[in-house]
Amino acid sequence: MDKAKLIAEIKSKKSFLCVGLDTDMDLIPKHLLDTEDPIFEFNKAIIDATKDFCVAYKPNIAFYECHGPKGWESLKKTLDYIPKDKFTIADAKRGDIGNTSRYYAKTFFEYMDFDAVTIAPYMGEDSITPFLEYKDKWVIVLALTSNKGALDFQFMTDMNGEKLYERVLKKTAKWGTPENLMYVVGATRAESIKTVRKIVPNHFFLVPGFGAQGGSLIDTAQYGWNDDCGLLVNSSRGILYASNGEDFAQKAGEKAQEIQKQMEVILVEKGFI
Ligand SMILES: O=c1ccn([C@@H]2O[C@H](COP(=O)(O)O)[C@@H](O)[C@H]2O)c(=O)[nH]1
Repeated sequence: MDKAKLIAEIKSKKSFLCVGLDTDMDLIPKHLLDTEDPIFEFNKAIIDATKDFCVAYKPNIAFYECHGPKGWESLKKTLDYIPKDKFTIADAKRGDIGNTSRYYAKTFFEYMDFDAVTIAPYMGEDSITPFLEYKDKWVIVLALTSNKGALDFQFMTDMNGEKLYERVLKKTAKWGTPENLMYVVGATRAESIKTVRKIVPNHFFLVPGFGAQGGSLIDTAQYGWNDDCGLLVNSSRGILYASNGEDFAQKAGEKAQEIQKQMEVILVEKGFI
């Protein structure tokens, strides 16, 4: 999906919500465990219940590959089931030497037809560029993550006072464009989103950490907004496990709608719709 289409979808759905499909066999309702493919059955119901309120879906690959070939099959069925007007993100956090990265890109952009894949930038340019060779596909670089461990490396400063995440943003922005490169910026880092937006004014951000991790939607929109909206805000557990009973899909839909309504207010206030 290209950027113009993504922006058009945000306007049409009045939402910049990404639903994270972190489908955990230990958390899904027990009655689904007797079905042939519990992960797919769960995802199907979640997608049906949330598709009117979001613009993107983000399966985290860990929750699928831990089940071996069957997990990959559930993932592929899920991807095929997601409506074609949705932006799809493989949250895989890949990146390796160039010739290996080429095969990761093949996995997520050819074998699986995802729109985007998340990449850890630690191995540098040749680990990222093979993904950028695909037309209308996106790389989403981990810039400033939402977790506690982000403090271990990402805020380290060099002798000029530049933080590592700032260096990552400046350097990687030269390898792609706002048409094929996004950044992961955690909602839990509201005070730093402003700095990130200054360094990369035109790129979209994928923002996890909202909901279960306590990040604020209002702060994210205040500091991360750009003229294209520029935000895909993810919630996984907060939506998926709103209930673990027979009504799980209905409750997930209600939660997604509640978030969409908050986003609609922001989009109207910003004059975007
Ligand atoms: O900095 C990061 C990068 C990725 N994630 C992923 O996003 C979701 C968040 O799930 P919630 O249940 O909404 O907390 C999950 O897949 C993480 O692996 C992140 O949280 N932070």
